[in-house]
Amino acid sequence: SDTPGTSTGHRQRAQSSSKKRGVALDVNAWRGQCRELLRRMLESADSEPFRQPVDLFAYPDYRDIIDTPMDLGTVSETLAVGNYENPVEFAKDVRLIFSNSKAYTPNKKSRIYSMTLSLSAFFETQVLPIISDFKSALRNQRRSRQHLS
Ligand SMILES: Cc1ccc(C(=O)N2CCN(C(=O)NCc3cccnc3)CC2)o1
Repeated sequence: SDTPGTSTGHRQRAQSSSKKRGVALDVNAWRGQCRELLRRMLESADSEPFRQPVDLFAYPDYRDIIDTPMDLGTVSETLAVGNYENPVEFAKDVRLIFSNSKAYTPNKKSRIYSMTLSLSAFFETQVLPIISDFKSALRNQRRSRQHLS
C-alpha cells in the first residue's frame, strides 16, 4: 500500500472547480429552478383549484378533514421571501397540496382530484432532478470545504 499522506488526489479534487459531470453544481440554483417550476404549474389549467387557499364558505367542512391547508400561492410567496432553506422543504409543501386534495375528495373520480393527479405527476418528474442536483452540489461543497479545514 502506498505511504499514508502522500496521495495528493484529495488536494487536486478539492482544488478542481465545482464543475463535475459537465454541470456547475451551484447550491443556490434550486431557488430559480423551483420558481420556474411553479410558474409552469400555475400556467396549467390543472392548477386552477390550487392557486389560492380553499374557500371555507364553499367547503365548510374542509378544516374538519384538513389540518394544514396549503396552496400554490402560499408556496410561491414562501419561496419569494426566502423562507425555504432547500428544495426538499419546497417539495414538502407542494406535496401537502396534493395529499390534502386526496384526503378531502369525496371520491377518486371528482374533477378536482383528477386535476391533482395530473398536476402532481408533472410536479414529481420536474422536482426530482432539482433535488438531486442540489444534494450533489451540497456534497461537492462539503467535500471542497472539508479540504480547507
Ligand atoms: C371537491 C373536491 C375534491 C378535492 C377538492 C380539493 O382538493 N379542494 C377543495 C376545493 N378547492 C378550493 O376551494 N380552492 C380554492 C379556490 C377558490 C376559488 C376558486 N377556485 C379555487 C381546492 C382544494 O375539492
